[in-house]
Amino acid sequence: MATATVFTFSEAELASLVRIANVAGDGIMAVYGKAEFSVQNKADESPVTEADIVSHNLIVSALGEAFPQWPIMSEEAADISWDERKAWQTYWLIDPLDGTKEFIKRNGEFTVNIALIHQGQAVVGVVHAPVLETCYSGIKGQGAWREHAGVVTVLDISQRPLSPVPVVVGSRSHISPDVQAYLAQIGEHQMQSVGSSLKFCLVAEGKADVYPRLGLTSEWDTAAAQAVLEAAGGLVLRYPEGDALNYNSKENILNPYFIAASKAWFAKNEI
Ligand SMILES: Nc1ncnc2c1ncn2[C@@H]1O[C@H](COP(=O)(O)O)[C@@H](OP(=O)(O)O)[C@H]1O
Ligand SMILES: [Mg+2]
Repeated sequence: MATATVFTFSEAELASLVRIANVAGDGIMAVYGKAEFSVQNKADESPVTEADIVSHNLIVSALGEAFPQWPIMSEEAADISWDERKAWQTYWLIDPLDGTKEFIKRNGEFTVNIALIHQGQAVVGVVHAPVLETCYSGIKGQGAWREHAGVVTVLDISQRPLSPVPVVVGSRSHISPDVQAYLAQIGEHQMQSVGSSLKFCLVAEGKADVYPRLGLTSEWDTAAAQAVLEAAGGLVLRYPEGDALNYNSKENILNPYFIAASKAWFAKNEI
């Protein structure tokens, strides 16, 4: 078992990460703007477009220059043996284009996700939505920010009360029967369907109270946005266990079910 060490990441380093996410976003937008782009199905039947690959290549090359000390795992280069990966203390975990189905539908609800994992925790994250011209970023224990049209807002939901009628965010493309059952349990609520990791960011902004993901995701789908939400004062807990969602603790990269929400949500609702 590794000894826990204090991990520091500066705001200047975060600014450099935000720039990398913006460069990847520009690469994605160049493909988005074309009349047609190529779409292929991966082995698991999930789609991948040329924009996923463009974004992956831009991020990997820029991270390798700016932060050569840490290895990288990306959705588009995930074939790394567990023997090698389990020894990683600190590494980049990226989803170059989360919400590929939304990208193909051209509804703008897709994101570039870059997370730094340290000893199994998502400690730094950037989630950039190029069409929305919005970038969320956070360093756990230091703060979270949202940048839109050059205006930076601090995100802090640590004291935020629940909405009078809870606002729930869920996937636009993957709503499971287990989520339906959870919604039936919580009673009156407003449901908003949104693609990609933007759901965590809406909770981090205080625009939603809870994101129950009782369905499949992979570790790269959640890491960056979990870091942003937790840096903003929210929590991401495994369902139904109630402990923190963590990373790199097993060979399989699928996440367990989880609930992402404000602290006020967990104070009022048992997991
Ligand atoms: N059956 C499944 N197994 C693993 N991951 C799944 C899945 N169904 C959806 N996902 C993940 O959910 C992500 C989309 O999230 P949402 O449904 O909230 O928009 C997808 O990311 P990609 O678009 O990067 O492939 C994909 O990784
Ligand atoms: Mg994804």
